[in-house]
Amino acid sequence: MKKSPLPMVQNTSSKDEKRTKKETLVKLLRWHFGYQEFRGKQLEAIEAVLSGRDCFCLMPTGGGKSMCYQIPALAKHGIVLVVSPLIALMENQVMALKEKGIAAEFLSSTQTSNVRNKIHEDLDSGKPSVRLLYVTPELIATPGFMSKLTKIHNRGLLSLIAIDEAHCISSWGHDFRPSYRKLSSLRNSLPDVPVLALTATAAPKVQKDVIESLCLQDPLVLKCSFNRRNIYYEVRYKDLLDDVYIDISSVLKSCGDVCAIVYCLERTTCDGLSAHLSKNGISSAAYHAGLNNKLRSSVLDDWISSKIQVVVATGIDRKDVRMVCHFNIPKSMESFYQESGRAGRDQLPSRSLLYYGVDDRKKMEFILRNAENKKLQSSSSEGELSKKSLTDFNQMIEYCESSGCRRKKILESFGEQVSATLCKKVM
Ligand SMILES: Nc1ncnc2c1ncn2[C@@H]1O[C@H](COP(=O)(O)OP(=O)(O)OP(=O)(O)O)[C@@H](O)[C@H]1O
Repeated sequence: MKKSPLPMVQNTSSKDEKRTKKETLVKLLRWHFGYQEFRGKQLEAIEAVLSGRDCFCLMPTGGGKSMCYQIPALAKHGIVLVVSPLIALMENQVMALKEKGIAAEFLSSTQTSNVRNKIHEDLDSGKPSVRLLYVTPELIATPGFMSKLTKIHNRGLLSLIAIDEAHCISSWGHDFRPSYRKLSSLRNSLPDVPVLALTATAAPKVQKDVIESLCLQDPLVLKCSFNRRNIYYEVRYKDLLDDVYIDISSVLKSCGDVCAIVYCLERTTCDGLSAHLSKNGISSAAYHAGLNNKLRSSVLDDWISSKIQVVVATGIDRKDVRMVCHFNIPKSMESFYQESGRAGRDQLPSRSLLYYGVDDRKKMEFILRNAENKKLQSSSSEGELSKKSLTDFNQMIEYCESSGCRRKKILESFGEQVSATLCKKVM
């Protein structure tokens, strides 16, 4: 259903006008998305970019980062360009926006040339109808697309550049993507378009690196608490269990017919564990890069449509995941936080369960040391990075081995001050 447009926001400064501006933004939120109020720092981020200021926004997984650029796209004339690292993420968001009657498109190599041509025609038309355009960092790096963006900008039609998953730009981030480094060209070619960088990665080094790499100018830095209140964190010790397979099966059964992800270090473990769960009457499937495309997408479809309860995976996402289980220890708190954070993105009570065992610990140490030795031979900066990997892993071991509140451990590892009252059980 197409909705009629609501009033656009003007650049203003007096108090009354500021109130009106806030009211207009809340109206847009209610009208298009059906939510009553902005969450956390959403409004501050939106107001900053609408006033033309750069903004660096750190919000936990499921915090509502996308709203920070979706509302500006509805509040101002022109196009919001969203840079996103994964085609699947872009597809999902564009589909959800289109269902709400919001003109959004993505450009990727997976589209037919017919679809791509139509989007390009719209962009070249001088009066584009698209409000949110999602692209990959690789596309930004092509000279043809950059000159297209410059033309759009010269017509006064580029209102904001949003860099989603901005930690991908930083070699200190857990998910580094070299093509993200090239995004600095955006600031050079389009110096006066505000840039909004968004991430759920809280490490201070990443923050500094992102701000410098994107050449953000006097950005408003917004940082929300990384506490995921609705997730209960637990560690079980593999070496103290009679049979870890029986344990994980009974945990999953006791949760009822809910949606869950189990992360494993290796594909073979995914396959073996999934077979074991299925044998125990839990509908599950393995999902990893070793499967052919057809099988992968049919597993994903079955899981999204709840035909399968559990995916045993190396990387996957859905909003109503009730339980994330790590069958092997992750390599860092950062990875653990990101993956366990896939639970409860709908804010409902959820659970993170990590199985920790000395053999897994040794295996991961071996992998990281091997990587360190290789990188030490190549260059000194890479050597520094791999030393960081071992330090990060030690933090993860501490999380598993220490007693006390796990939530507190997670937040403190991101430099957050935590009061003792925070440590409450949710399930
Ligand atoms: N103000 C709000 N009120 C209620 N729900 C909201 C609000 N803003 C966003 N949401 C909802 O919260 C959920 C998470 O939002 P979103 O996907 O943008 O999170 P995110 O920060 O990008 O998370 P992730 O890092 O995990 O991708 C979505 O279902 C979104 O519609």
